[in-house]
Amino acid sequence: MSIQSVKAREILDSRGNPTIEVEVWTNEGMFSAKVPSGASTGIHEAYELRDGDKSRYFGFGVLKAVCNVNNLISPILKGMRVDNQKAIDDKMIELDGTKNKSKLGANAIVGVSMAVARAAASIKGIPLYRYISELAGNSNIRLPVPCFNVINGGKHAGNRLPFQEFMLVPHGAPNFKEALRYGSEVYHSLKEIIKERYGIDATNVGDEGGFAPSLSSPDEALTLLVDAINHSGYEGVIKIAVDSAASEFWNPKDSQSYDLDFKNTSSSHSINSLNNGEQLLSKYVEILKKYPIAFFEDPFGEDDWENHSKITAEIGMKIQIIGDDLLCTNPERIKKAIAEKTVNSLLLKINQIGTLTETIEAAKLAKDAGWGCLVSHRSGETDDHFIADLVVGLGTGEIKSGAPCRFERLAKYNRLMKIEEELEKAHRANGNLFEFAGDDFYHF
Ligand SMILES: O=C(O)[C@@H](CO)OP(=O)(O)O
Ligand SMILES: [Mg+2]
Repeated sequence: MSIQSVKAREILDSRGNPTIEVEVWTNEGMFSAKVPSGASTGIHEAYELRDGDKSRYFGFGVLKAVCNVNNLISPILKGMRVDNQKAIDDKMIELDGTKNKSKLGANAIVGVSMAVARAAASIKGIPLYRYISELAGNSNIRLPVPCFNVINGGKHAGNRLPFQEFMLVPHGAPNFKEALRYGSEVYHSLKEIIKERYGIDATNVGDEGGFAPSLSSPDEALTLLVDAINHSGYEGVIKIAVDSAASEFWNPKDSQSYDLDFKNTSSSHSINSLNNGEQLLSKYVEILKKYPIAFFEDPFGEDDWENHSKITAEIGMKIQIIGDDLLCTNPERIKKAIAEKTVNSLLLKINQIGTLTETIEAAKLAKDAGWGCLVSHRSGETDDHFIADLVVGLGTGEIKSGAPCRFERLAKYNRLMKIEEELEKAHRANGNLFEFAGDDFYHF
């Protein structure tokens, strides 16, 4: 089970942008992984290395990162055992030598880290989720509640909606398979309602497969979701979640303002769209009063610790306040947020920190603090479904992977259905326990 060589190549992701595929070669076969890529990336994320050579892919190629895998990482990992995840991840971190993995590229490192885990699981003859649960020392194997992003705004869509994601959270489903069915049914009801109210061309979709109708206010989007949930008969069974991705419309220099009309650059830009932190906080409190909200993600900018703490103190006992750009899956930032009670939940993205070992460390910190932990895809994705196994192995109980459509999103949901089937079979055969997180996905 030792590594013979590691190879990478440039492939395209769901947005048609270059990304990396990594192959780990051993004497027992080849194991691969594909790397996702964000659009609304946090400034504190590990560094995604791009070429800057304008003659190829507008300068966004990843050939430098590919070369780093082939010429720098491969030789130092040669001969190491694939089941020594921590040693391999540490070795790459050491070789990189920077704080944000900018020398080798976090995209190069994370691809290797994921492919190595896949190799180890396969050679041991166990599913990847089981191997990850062993690495994390987690005995609570759980199927997650899926959070389906069915209305896209922010940086992911060409409408004026300031908030980036509006999600359906079918917490009241009895199992994962049913949760997926509920989500898909509401998705189709939503399409009909949007068509009826805004016309057929409003049913085009954004980067994560959610509809991107020409709305400008979060209230319009939330009303559509409530109507679609009720129309499908899932009132009380499906909640709604919002990822504001507020760093995208935060201007820390300009008197800490949040511009809810930030995508409108024309003269019709609304002067009423500017909010200070306090005003935006009252908007969230109003939304929580009016709609069945499960969580707010990134309600404020990535370095606005103060307003995050305020919203957590005010409504964090009722719902999850999730830090994505704020925390960047970075153990140092997570520790600070735990100490200062800045948020009460973590968004977990493996490419945001760059290795599986550090991702597991981040998830453990969240768990020990009694936080929620939502495992997440990126807006630029591939058909790799690594995160499906990750969420089951860590047992965090919640995942977001976009809308229940478009294959790069469904790859994860379909893989979760397979895992559920496999676990049910094992349960019938030998009583092995597992559960669907369901209503317990996060309780305060
Ligand atoms: O903000 C987010 O949570 C993600 C994924 O939905 O978006 P991106 O990958 O563009 O950062
Ligand atoms: Mg986010």
